[in-house]
Amino acid sequence: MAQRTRRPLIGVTAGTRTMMSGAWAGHDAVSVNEHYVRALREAGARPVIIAPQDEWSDEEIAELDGLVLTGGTDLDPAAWGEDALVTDMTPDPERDAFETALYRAARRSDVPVLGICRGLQIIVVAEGGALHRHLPVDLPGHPTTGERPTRVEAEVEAASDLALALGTRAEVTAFHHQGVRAVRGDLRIVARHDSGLPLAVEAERGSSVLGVQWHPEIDGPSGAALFESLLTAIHHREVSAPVGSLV
Ligand SMILES: NCCCC(=O)O
Repeated sequence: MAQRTRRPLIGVTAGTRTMMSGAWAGHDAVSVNEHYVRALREAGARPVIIAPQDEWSDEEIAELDGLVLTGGTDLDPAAWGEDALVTDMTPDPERDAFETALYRAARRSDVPVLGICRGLQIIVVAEGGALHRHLPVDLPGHPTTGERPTRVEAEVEAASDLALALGTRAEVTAFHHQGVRAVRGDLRIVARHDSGLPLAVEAERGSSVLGVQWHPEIDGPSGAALFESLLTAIHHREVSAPVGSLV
């Protein structure tokens, strides 16, 4: 079999941030935390940033080898039929719609997906699930409040791809106050916190989908293992695809 001559091309979703100072104060910037880019590069991938203001066709998304849905602002609760709360971070409906569409297109083309924090939540809601809007009220035993990064223990399902990368127990860095309440579609919960909150999901069928409620891009070796597992999923997809079926 021919060896790959280029790094896998991985789409990385960006958000929009209003610049607060300087000559362009008040203008919006496309924004993505550099940790994602560095983590993917270190895993051997070629990250390409996808801006919410852009439009990618299904054919263009199918050209990606993988997709990372990054962390960021809260999802608008209207997406699962609830009202907004005063505790919500500033919503970004354009980004919600853009990432949901990207995720669905990636699934249609069997492009492996890694969802991180907000990215996990996009996956869950895109599949018809629902979120807790504010964990300090909905699940007071859960330690993350969204105010600062917090170390939490994740209990990982032994029979999961996540356990192959992390083992069955991992300490991870989380930073969220929305959280998974109900999972639908072909997702299954593969990690939880002691509070009962789901911390990771995988897809049961089709291409690789992993969503984690924490931030592997700042979690050192255990985080690097998750980006490497995305590369492994990409490799498996390539070697199992009929010749000529991948773009
Ligand atoms: N919605 C807040 C979660 C934080 C994050 O995704 O980085």
